[in-house]
Amino acid sequence: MRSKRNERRSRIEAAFELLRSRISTALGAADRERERVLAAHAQQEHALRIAETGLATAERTPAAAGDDGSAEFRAALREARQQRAEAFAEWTGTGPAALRELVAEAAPGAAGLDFPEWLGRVGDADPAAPPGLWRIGTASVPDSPAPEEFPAALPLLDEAHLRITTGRDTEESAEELVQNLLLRALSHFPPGAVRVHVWDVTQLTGTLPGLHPLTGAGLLTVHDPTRLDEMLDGLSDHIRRIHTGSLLGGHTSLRAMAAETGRRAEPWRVAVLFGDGEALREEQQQQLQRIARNGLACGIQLIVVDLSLTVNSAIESVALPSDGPARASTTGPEAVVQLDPAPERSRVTAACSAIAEEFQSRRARVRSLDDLLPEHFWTQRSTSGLQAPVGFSEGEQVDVTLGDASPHMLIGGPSGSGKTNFLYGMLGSLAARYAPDELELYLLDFKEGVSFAQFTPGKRDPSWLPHARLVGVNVNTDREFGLALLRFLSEEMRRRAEAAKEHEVTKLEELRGEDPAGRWPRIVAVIDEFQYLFAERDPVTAQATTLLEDVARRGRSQGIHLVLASQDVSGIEAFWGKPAIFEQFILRIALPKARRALADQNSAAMELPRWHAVVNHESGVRHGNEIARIPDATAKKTFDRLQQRLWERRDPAAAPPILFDGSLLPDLAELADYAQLRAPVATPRVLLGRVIDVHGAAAAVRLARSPGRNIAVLGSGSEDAGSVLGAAALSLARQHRPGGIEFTVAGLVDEVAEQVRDLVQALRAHGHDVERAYPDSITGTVGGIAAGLDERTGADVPHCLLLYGVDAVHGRMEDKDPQTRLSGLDDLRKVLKQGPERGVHVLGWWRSTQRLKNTLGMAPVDDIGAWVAFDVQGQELSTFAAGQPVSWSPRARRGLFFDRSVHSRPEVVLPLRLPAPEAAVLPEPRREDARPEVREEAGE
Ligand SMILES: Nc1ncnc2c1ncn2[C@@H]1O[C@H](COP(=O)(O)OP(=O)(O)OP(=O)(O)O)[C@@H](O)[C@H]1O
Repeated sequence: MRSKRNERRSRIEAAFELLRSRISTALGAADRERERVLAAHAQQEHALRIAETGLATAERTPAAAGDDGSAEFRAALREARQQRAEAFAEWTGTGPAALRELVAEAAPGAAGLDFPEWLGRVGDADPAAPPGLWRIGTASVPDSPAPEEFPAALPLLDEAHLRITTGRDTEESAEELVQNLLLRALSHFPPGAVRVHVWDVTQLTGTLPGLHPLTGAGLLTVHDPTRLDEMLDGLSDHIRRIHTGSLLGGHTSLRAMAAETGRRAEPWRVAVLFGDGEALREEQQQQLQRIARNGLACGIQLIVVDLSLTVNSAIESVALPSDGPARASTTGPEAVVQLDPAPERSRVTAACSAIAEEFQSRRARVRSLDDLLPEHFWTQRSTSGLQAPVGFSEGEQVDVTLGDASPHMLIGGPSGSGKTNFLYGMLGSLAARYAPDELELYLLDFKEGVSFAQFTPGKRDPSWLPHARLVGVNVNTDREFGLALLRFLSEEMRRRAEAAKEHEVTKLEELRGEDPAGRWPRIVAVIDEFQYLFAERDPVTAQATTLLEDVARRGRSQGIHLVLASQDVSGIEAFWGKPAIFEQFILRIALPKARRALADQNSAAMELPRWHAVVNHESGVRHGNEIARIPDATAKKTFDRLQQRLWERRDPAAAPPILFDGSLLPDLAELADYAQLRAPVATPRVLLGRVIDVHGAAAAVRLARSPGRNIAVLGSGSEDAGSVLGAAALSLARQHRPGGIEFTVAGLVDEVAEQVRDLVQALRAHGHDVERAYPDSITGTVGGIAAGLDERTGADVPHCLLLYGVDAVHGRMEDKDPQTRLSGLDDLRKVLKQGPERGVHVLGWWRSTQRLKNTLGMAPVDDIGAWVAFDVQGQELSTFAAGQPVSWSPRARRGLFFDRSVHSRPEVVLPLRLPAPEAAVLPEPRREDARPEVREEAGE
């Protein structure tokens, strides 16, 4: 029993013991925990102090961070060091070195190197690729484990504005910082690329004194402290002008545009405003904010000192407090910045003088065409428009822009004022910048003379302008050529619009984006003395007006730009009456004394000195005027040299431009349509002349075996008639193998003897049988052919009857055969009527319409399916043109051509020069040269 009790007791005691020991353990732990917490707290307090003081300071002067000699302080310091080491581990290893490398790369030359390395030298860096950073000094992070120095730099020009704030005694540092940055920018680029405006609320002069040598050259403008408005207005004007004139279509900033085009179109304008910490007037502040918002895209850079500037656009800042080190937004609050010291004043002045002198000497130099040319040719893309300098203002290039905002150009200037010269300079400047795949030129000059012939290959100079696709000279009497060009442009617009539609876009610019592999050059069509187009009250003028309106209105979006020039006020006035057209000509060029090329109230052209022009991208209103000195581009050899360089760069497979010279007759042998004829063919094409179009196409008739396929030439002159009949016969000869066609050639008037002899010789040289007929044998010959018609099966060899001067034998042919009671004329009528479907065709010359009617007698005029008429008035021809009225005043060496099977209206043709008989046989076209589909006759 007792033992049982003892056992319980010892169990209880043990339990109590356990309990006590547990309690004591627990209590001890709590004590220790309390102590630990107290120690940790002390360490945290220390850590907080150390953090507040800065680790670097705490290390240097521990007392300042509350060092009480305790273990806790030491631990806190240790932990802070460790954390710092961890935090900076990556930075310490690579940070400063990487930054040095970055700045070296992003701030090359004067943007980043030390002053002695560049100060005093004039810059030559390309403004199209400005530096990303500009150095201001040296930075370090004092709190880093082993503080190392690295360059401090800021993004500026185009990238960000700069705000500097000063303390009580740091204004001077601010001015040095500004001066250093300006020196870097001014010295980096060629003089003129950076313009500086300074406004200082506290003083009129004396700010940035080292830069003052720039003032005389206009590179530095110091604004009156009381006239901030003027400076702000000036900057706002620049922004507006750059938006309307310089920024091409899709581009929203000069920087982006320069990146695409390879050329900076405008200088940077750096506006430095020194304030005094006081707020500006409300309107001024708002205008400043607006400039800050929109300026960077237009090359306008603000540097404000002690002024507030709060906008969403990029702003960097540098703080220069009086009681501590400088800090910059780019390097952050942890880094302190040691600003670069200013170079010696004398060196600053000398450097600025050098820049100013170089700028002035460049500006004063008489500029040549070469000064308009870029360093590298053919680097610009025409996606959003065309832009090229045409002259100089104060040494700066003045550009013209053909794009969405200013699609077409009107040039006015009296004779001798330099219009042709202006066009040469502009075309040269464009052609040097844009490759022929980016720009095509169509050039038409209504003036007498050969001004654009330079662009085509000549006897002495085989070079040509690779961009030129078509050149028309001496076209003053061939207004139809103007129509042909406009029609071609209109057709091209339609083609482009359709291609755009297929890609589900509407504009050329978008089409080029959707179809990057396609060839979609911009087209510039120049028409010099365009008023000729509207010279008469006739259908040509009416059509020209309609077409011009169409091209002017829709060309904008399809990359087709018109450049119209006129010396004649009336030409331009004719235009004023057509506002729908005129309004599209937003870009105006006025040469000295040009009247009405600008807006009514704008008389700037009247005061222009010689060889200058007003360039105006705002429909000629006064505030859009830019006055440019135009270099001489027509002096001997000037353009030749440029053309030679461009020509050498051309694609070897490129063809020269088509030349239409109204003073010359084209050669049959040089006509592409003739060279491409081949034998045998089912239905031959008979070439009669050349139509007035932009392809240099032949006027041709298909000689099918069907009724009416006879051809008449009408007119009094044998030369033109002989040309048409000869070209017809030679083209038939080329389309038949020897023996595949029979010719009968009848010279019925004396004056054609030579032509007939040459033709017969040429036809025989082709290997064809030629029978000849004479005035005394013609009746028999025609009678024989008429009689033979009945036997023809339709599969026989075709027979071509060439009659030179049918009417001369009219009398003889009227004689009737006593037996048959039929005359030679009756036989001829039968041949005309029944021949064609049996392969017998008459190609004849009559000396007037009446004489042709006499031959036909009661036979229908339909038997003459096609005709060419020279020196015949329009009204006489309407019978042969399906009865419709024909408006035509005959002119020398031009015929009117009508083929009733394809034409709705007659068209103008030029007779051709025939080859000498020994040269009449051309080689067969190579298969690959032949066009797959023979062009249809040019008809309407
Ligand atoms: N910017 C210039 N600098 C020097 N000479 C020039 C300049 N522009 C034109 N000239 C010269 O002036 C003359 C007339 O120029 P241009 O032929 O261009 O005038 P235009 O207005 O086309 O005259 P027109 O209509 O009578 O042909 C030419 O001999 C030309 O070399």
